[in-house]
Amino acid sequence: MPVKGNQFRTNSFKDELPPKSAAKARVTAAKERSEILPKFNFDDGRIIKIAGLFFLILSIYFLVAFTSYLFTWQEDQSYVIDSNGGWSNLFRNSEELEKAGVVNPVVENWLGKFGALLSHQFIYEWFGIASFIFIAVFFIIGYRLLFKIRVASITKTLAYSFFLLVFGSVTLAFFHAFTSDFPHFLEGEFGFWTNRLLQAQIGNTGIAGLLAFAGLSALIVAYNIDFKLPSKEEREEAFVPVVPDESEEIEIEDDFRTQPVEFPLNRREQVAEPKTQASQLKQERIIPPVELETDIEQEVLIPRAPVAEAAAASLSLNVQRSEPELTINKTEDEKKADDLVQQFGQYDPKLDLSSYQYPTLELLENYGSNKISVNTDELEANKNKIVETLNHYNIEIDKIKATIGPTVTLYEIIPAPGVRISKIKNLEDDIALSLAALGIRIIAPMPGKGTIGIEVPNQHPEMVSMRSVLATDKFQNTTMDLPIALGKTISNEVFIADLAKMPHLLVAGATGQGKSVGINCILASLLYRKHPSELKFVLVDPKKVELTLFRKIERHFLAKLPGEEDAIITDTKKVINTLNSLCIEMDQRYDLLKNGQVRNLKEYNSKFINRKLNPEEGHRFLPFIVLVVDEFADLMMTAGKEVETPIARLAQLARAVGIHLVIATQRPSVNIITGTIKANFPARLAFRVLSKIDSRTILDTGGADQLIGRGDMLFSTGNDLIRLQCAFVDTPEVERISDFIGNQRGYSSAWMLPEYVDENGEGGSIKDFDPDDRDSLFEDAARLIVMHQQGSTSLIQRKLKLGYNRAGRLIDQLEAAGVVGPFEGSKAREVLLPDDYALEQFLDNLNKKQ
Ligand SMILES: Nc1ncnc2c1ncn2[C@@H]1O[C@H](COP(=O)(O)OP(=O)(O)OP(=O)(O)O)[C@@H](O)[C@H]1O
Repeated sequence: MPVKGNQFRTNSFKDELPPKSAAKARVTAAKERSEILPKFNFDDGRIIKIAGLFFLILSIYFLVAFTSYLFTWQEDQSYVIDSNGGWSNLFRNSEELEKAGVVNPVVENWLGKFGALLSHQFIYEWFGIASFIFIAVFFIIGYRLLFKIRVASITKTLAYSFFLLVFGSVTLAFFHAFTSDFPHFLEGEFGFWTNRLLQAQIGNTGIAGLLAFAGLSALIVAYNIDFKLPSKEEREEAFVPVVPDESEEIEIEDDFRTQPVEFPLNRREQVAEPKTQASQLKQERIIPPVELETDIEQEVLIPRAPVAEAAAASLSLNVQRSEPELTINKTEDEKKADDLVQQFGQYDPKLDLSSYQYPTLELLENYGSNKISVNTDELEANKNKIVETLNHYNIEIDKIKATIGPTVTLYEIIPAPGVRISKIKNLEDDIALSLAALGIRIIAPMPGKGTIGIEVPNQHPEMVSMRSVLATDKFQNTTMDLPIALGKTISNEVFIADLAKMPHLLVAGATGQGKSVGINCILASLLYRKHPSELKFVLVDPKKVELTLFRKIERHFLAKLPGEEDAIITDTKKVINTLNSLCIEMDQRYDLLKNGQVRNLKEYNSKFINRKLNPEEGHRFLPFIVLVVDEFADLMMTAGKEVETPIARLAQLARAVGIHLVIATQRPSVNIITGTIKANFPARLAFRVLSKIDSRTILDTGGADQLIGRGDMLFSTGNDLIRLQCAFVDTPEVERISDFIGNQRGYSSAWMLPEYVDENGEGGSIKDFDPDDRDSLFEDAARLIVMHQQGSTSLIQRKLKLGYNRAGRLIDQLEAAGVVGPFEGSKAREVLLPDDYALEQFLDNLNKKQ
């Protein structure tokens, strides 16, 4: 068998190698040579500085040459024109020049012959006086390279300059053509001939139109003049600011995830600027040693239609191949359901409010500049301080890199081999001291990364506006059941969580740290994504001021107890009734799920939509219910066990039936967040708390005490702990959203929770019947109910055209009088009188008693 591959495994020239001593001598000679030669390390940015200097001097040179050209062009004309030699004149002596026809061999330009030729080339032969733009371009580039100060974005400068060059020279040519027929230094030959060409093709009017169009378009591009109709949804791109900052700052546009910046440690190098996807290329040229992570996660959205088409295509393919057909036998009920669906279409829960408009993004404000600005000096200084502090304690670092977030920057350290992690963790306070900053958090080790994280607050934290978060595709296209946009992560990524999956959320934070704003964010996110038929809120607000803003959406999104005036519950007694009523709703829902032979709310609703569940058997479309309790501590103090028991029951059982809890508290002490409650709330959101103990109570670990407030928070889902900057939504914005929804047509009343009869007799229904105190419609209601043999409040409401409260009072009176039986949950009450005759006798007796 022939031998494959490289057969020269052994070194057949081994013997011919020079002896070791000769090799040694060569190495020493090379060393000596390299010591004589100066050492150039081109990686450290010296070349860039030289390039910067070159551009700056070039801009000054051009400025002098061009300015002088404006005064001396006539004198130098004969020297520079092509017919007399042009550039070749530079190398001719005066005799040759005279021979060539040059009248004035000594040029007047302040920069001599070269200056005259250069200006003539740029100004006369090319772009006219628009060529002055080159000076600005060279200056901006040079200044940026030499001083590392960003005057303007380089790409934007190049693009705008190119436009101005062409536009300026053609515009000048256009106007100049009315007075002169020859090329002139005002427009240059480029402008002159372009204008001529256009004149021949589209005439003067055409050119005027074209120039007006180009000019206005440029203004739109530069200043983003908004011509959008108000109803159109604004895309996030519109928020990207056009005017760059004047300061030396790193800018990260809002819709990009920030990439970590790596700091080289061994050499003295400039701090690399952090990169966004967009500016990556541009910056690589300027600062070569930066290493980038390239794992930019991009969500790939697969539209549903193509999937369906693909499925259909594969189906038709199957048919073509004439494979044996699979028929599924359907039960009687399923066939009936299919017939119903064919006849009436699927049940549409949204039909009652089919014209409902979801809130628009215009209702929200755009805070901040939507870009993160971190000073390079700040980055460099923090890095140096971290490295110095660690070095001081003899901790060697291999690498350090930074990821810039809206409020904090994460410095990730890779310690040198052999360094104990606990050693760094113990230096938390020392590092905080050396950086002279609050809110430093050390994560040692970073889960799944093999690094140690140090989070340092930015000097100028960036506000994350709710609008910028809700406008993202990630939120707009989410398929989550109850998406809540919480804010942005440390890498500037929008963070959205699904409340339906959590399934309950515990929120804690000391006063003034952003808890209420956080709750408003949660509520607003849900309002932006859900139809009133799909979601109901039960709002409990013992403080009486926080959630009142949502009062206006009562007939759309709120649920309340029958007979209650206010949908937002502020009274502790009523809270207990409401929680118990929610427990009844939960039990009823479980019964419905059992009867419908499904395991969760989603399956149940989909079965109901497909008309497989009969409403006459008590089945109904079940909206999600989100219970929000602001200031849970207050409730626990006043009601204790009475509140804890139903909350714990709901937390344990309610997830499958679509009831989710969001509970907020200022004081996360153990007697408020008890073990039972805690065990059932795996998702926790912690704003800044006052002590490590509080942080442990809420998160089971420290960290929340080291946050910086103003919406800085930690989100824990059991195993992960993520630092987020909460989005900001202000009270007027919430008011606008509520107004927008509240001003639309809604249901006739809030969504009714099941009646709860307090066994202690308080707050329950009327048990003693007083015939004198009957409602004037009592007899009509009784006749109606006996005629239909159906004891339901909604029947009275509908037929007698009454509000819920009065209808509810009537049914209570009918129950007390013995016309209908007691409340039976989702089923109608039993009617105790069989027919009209019996009823008339009953009413006669009643009237006689009076
Ligand atoms: N996400 C945020 N971004 C920026 N600033 C915020 C943010 N959240 C809150 N703030 C600032 O903090 C202030 C207090 O917030 P908030 O009213 O939500 O605190 P709180 O924790 O609810 O206090 P309390 O418990 O006393 O009601 C706000 O007025 C706002 O100025």
